[in-house]
Amino acid sequence: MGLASLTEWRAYLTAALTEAPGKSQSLISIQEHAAERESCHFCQLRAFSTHKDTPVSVVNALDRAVISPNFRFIDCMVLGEGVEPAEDSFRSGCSCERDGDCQFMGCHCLADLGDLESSSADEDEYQDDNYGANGHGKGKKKVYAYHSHGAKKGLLRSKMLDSKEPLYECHAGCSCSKDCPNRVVERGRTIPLQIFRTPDRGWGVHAQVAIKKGQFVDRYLGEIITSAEADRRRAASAISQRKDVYLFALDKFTNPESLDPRLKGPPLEVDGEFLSGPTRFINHSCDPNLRIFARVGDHADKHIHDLALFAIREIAAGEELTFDYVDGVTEDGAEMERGNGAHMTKCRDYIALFLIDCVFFVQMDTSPQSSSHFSSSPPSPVALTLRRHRRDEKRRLQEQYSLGRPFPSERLCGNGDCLLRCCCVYKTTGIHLPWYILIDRDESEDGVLVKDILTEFAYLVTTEVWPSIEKQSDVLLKARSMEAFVSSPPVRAAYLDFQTVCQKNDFDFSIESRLREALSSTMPQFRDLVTALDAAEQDSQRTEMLIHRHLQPQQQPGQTPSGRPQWTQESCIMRFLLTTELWRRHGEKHMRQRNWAWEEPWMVAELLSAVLLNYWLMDGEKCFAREPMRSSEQYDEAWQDWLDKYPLLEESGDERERRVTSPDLVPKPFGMIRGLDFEREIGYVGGVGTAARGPLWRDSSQRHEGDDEEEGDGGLPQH
Ligand SMILES: C[S@@+](CC[C@H](N)C(=O)[O-])C[C@H]1O[C@@H](n2cnc3c(N)ncnc32)[C@H](O)[C@@H]1O
Repeated sequence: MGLASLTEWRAYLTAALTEAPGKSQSLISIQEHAAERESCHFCQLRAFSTHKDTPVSVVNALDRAVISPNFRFIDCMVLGEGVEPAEDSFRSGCSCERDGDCQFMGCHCLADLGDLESSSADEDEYQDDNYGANGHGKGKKKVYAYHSHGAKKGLLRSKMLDSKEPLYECHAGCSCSKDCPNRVVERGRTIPLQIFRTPDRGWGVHAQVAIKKGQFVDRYLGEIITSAEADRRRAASAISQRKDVYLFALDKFTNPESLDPRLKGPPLEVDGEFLSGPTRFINHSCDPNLRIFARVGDHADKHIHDLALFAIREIAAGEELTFDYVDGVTEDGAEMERGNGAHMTKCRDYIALFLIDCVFFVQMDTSPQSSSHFSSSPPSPVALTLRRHRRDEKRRLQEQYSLGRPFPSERLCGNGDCLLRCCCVYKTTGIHLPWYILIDRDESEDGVLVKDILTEFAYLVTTEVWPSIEKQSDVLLKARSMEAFVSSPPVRAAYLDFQTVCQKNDFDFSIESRLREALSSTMPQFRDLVTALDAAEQDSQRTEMLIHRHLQPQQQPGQTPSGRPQWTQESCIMRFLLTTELWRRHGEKHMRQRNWAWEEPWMVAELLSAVLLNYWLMDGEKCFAREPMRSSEQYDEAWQDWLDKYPLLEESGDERERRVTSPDLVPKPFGMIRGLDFEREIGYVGGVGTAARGPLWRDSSQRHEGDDEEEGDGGLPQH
C-alpha cells in the first residue's frame, strides 16, 4: 500500500474512517482531518488525478526512514514569486482539423521543426501512414517526435532519444483532440511508480511494470523560481552547494540575443527539493536508463518549459530508474559527447560527491528527528554532529562573504542577468562553475619556491609603481595587498580563461616577445577604457555597455556587417585585463578592495599587464597545476585558502605593525630568493618597467615620472 510512516498510516486510517459509507464525518474533527491530509504524503499522492490507474507508492523494507515531512508531493509545476505564464493574448495553438494533420506544414505547434528527412530508418511508418490523405499529404511533413501508430505508437523516436532537441507538442490551446499523437507528455504519466528505500543512496524509484525504450515516464516537477532566488536558496541551503541536484535550469531556449525578454536569461530554475513529484527521488547514474528532455506546449510558455523523462532503453519491471544529472553538458552549456572522457569524469565526480552526501542524509533520514512531528526523544549525537556540521558550513560561507568573497549571484559587469561566462566568475553552480582551477605548486621547475616568486613579484611591482613610498612598513603592506590580488581566485580564473580563448583561436604566445607586442598594442586602448569607466561610474548602463563591448570578440575592419565577430590577440588580452580590473573595482567599499586603489589609469594598466606577464612566466616555469574543478565545495575551499592566506589587515596601528612584521609577510630581500636572482638571471619584473628597462608600453600621452628610459624587450626566457 505504500504507507512508509506512522504519519501516513494515521492519516490513511483517518481518511478511510471518515470516508467509509455510513460513518459520520464528525468522528474526528474536520480541522484535524485537514491538517493530517496536509502533512500526509499518502494523502497527497492519493489526490493525484492519475492515482486510480497509475498510482505512486512509497515503500521502505530496509529501515525506519520516512520521507521528510518538509517535502510535499505535487502533480503540476508551482510558479514561484515573479514567475508568470504567458498572457492569454500571446497564446496560440494549432487549428489542425484532424489529429493526424498535425504533422503537416500547417501545424503551429511544429513550426520550429525541420521537415521530415526521408532517409531516416526510424521514420518508415510514414510510408504507409494514412494521416493527411485528405489532400494534406501533398504538403511536406514535419518530423514528429513520436511514432504515431503501429507497435511503437506513442514512443519517442530513436533519433530524438539520441539528440538534445526540444519536444514540441500540441496542447490545451489546440483544436486537435487529446488523442492527437503529438500529445504524449501532455497526456501525463501512464506508468505506476514506486519510491523505495535503497541500501546506500537514500530513496530511489522503480516501476513494477516493464518500460519500453522511448516511453514517457514522468515530468520533473517543482517550484519554478527566478535565477536570483535559486542563488539565494543555494547560499542559504542546509545542504549548501549540494542543493544543485534539486535545481534544474529551464535554459533550453535561453539566448542572450532573443527578442523575448523572458528568454534572454538568466533562465528560471525548477526547485524540486521540497515540492515535487516522484521523479525527484530518481538517483543519478553514469549509465542511466532515462533521459530528460525539454518539452514545450504553448510556444508562448517556452520560458517555463517542461522537463520530461523518457526511457532510453528497455527497462525491466522492478529495475531502478536513473538518469544522468550531468547529461553531457559542458560548463559553457555546450554539449559534451556522452561517455567521452570529460563527461565520464564529471559524471563520476558527481557520484564521489554523493558518497560524502549520503553519509549525511542517510543518517539524517533515519535519525528520529526527521519525523520530529511525533518524536519527543532528544536528538541523537549523530544528528547533533550533522546539524553542527551544516551550521558551520553555512557560517563559514557567510564569513567568506563578509571577508571579501563576492556573492555567487553577483556579476563582474554589475548586471545580475548577464550570462556572459567571464562575467559570471563568482557563480558556483551548474554551467558557471569554473571547469578548472589553477593551483600553485610548491616549487617551480628549477626548484624555486612558488610562494617566494609571488611575494617577490608583488614587492617589485609595488616598489616600481610607488617608488615614493618611504616607510618600509607601508611598502610591505602595499606589496602584501598586491600579492593578495594577484593570487586571488578571479585573477586565476581570468588567466585560465585567457589561455582557453588563446587556444581556441590558435594564438601562439609561446614566444614572450609576441605577448609583449600584443600587450603593448592593447595598452593604450585599455588605459583609455579605464579612464572611460571612471568617467561613467554613475551611469550603470553606459558602464555595462563599455564592459561588454570589450569582453567579447569584435567585428574586424573589412568584415561584412553580418560576419561573425572575431577574436584577435589584442581582444583576448583586453578580456584578461578588463576582467581582472573589474574584480579590482568590485565592491570598492569593501576594505579589501580599498587596498587595491591604484589611483591612476596608467598604474592600473601597468600593474595588470605585469600580472598577465607574470602569470605567463610562472606558467612557463611550471609553477602551476591545473586541476579539474570537481564541485562547488572545491571552489569554496579555494576561496577559503585565499582568505586564510591573506587576512584582512586591521586598521589599528599596533595590529598593523604586528602583522606586517610577522616573518611570513616580509618579502625576502630583493634578489635574494634561493636559487634565483630576479634582476640578474631573469631580468624581469612582470610588465612593469624597471629602472634598467623602462616601462612596457608608452605613448606620448601617457608619460609619467621615471619614464625616461628606453623601451626594453627583455631577453626574457622563452617557454
Ligand atoms: C535528487 S536526489 C535523489 C533522491 C535521493 N536518493 C533521496 O533519497 O532523496 C539526489 C541525491 O540522491 C543521492 N544520490 C543520487 N544519485 C546517487 C548515486 N548514484 N550515488 C550516491 N548517491 C546518489 C545524493 O545524495 C543526491 O544528493
